[in-house]
Amino acid sequence: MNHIQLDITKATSFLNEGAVKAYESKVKAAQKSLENATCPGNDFLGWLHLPSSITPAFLDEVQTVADILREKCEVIVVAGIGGSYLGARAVIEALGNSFAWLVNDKHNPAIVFAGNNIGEDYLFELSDYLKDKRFGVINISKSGTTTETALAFRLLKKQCEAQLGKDEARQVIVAITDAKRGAARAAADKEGYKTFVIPDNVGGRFSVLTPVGLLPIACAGFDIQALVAGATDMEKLTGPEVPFEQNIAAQYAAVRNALYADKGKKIEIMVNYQPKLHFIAEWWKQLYGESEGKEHKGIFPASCDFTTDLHSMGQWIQEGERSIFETVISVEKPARELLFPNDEENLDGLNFLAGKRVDEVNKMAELGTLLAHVDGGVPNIRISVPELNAYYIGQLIYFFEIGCGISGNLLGVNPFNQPGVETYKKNMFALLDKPGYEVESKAIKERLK
Ligand SMILES: O=P(O)(O)OC[C@H]1O[C@](O)(CO)[C@@H](O)[C@@H]1O
Repeated sequence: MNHIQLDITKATSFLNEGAVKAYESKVKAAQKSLENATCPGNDFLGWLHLPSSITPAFLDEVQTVADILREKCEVIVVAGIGGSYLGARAVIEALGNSFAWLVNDKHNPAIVFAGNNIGEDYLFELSDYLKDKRFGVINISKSGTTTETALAFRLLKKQCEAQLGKDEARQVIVAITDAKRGAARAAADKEGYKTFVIPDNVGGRFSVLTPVGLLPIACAGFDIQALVAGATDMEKLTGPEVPFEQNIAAQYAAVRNALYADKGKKIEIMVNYQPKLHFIAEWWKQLYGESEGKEHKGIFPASCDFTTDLHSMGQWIQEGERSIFETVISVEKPARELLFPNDEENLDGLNFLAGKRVDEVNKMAELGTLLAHVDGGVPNIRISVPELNAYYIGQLIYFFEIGCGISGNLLGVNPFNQPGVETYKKNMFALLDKPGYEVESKAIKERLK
């Protein structure tokens, strides 16, 4: 089977000899603790063998619901935040036309996102856009209580009911949430919405291969079977029985931990050369940031879109503090072909590029940047993806998930909780006088006097 490749040679050159190999036994132990569910956070390991456990019947069920929404709606609003948002958006943008919302091909509904911010203008403008549209809503929240999502959903539900009537609205609202708990579950049961369950043992940031990601991706018209097939193949390619040297997820986890622990490389910049991959990096940032950033430890996950950001962040990367390394996602073959034309006048002096594919220029920019940044002291990890299709994106997703599970264990944290994100919520609820927060409200207001 053809698969994504990992090249760490431009990172190991910054490490002492044998530094990656030195992680072999620790990586094996980490993998064993994941397999045997003896690691910290072992009640959140449902993602580990999720791809291979997805049945064709389940994918059919998701596809059937997607087809109903696709038929009834010209716009589908996906409401969710964090892990209940980023995976779907990452895959949809990676696979879609960069101008999908302008092209409006009439075959596929426009997919728009909400519930991932509290911008009043954003929500007003969304509501305004939806005024004359046949729209449906996929409300995604594992806890069912996340403020950003709940707030957006209340607005969307009311608008949908006002435009369609309660009965019709019920046909185009789907909830993806916990089996029993939370306000989203209560509302879905009361209103009779179609629902999908987010398994208890799959945390939000590992949930893209549950209906959380699969339903919006199917609604957008992409092949969820191929996505899951790619993830399933990567599950095999990165299993605990695969030798350390051949296991790309084990190598990735080991090399990033070696760079962090041995060489003080505290920031990993996820780089792409295809704007479509912007949200893959956003998804990856949550995956690694929420998993590893705790106990005052963890690599800070950052991202750049190249060549765009070479003209803004390039200076810092080339010559700023040497605390960074780069992980580049390189797509071998673009889906489309565009040749650079000859121009008789050659006023722009670009005839030396005539007849070349645009991608050839991009690849030389990539190679030139790799050499420049390595010369400048930036270790480089390269992930090469044969093509941007659902199958390879599925591989990439599982590669990063298992890499994260291993890496968090190597770091010595529980990669599957996120206690730190509660602090801002508590303050916000106290400031908003949420019932049940009376003591916190009093205390925070005292502080602000
Ligand atoms: O699906 P939920 O429960 O709305 O949570 C959304 C996101 O919020 C967080 O819980 C952080 O607050 C993330 O871990 C999660 O992905």
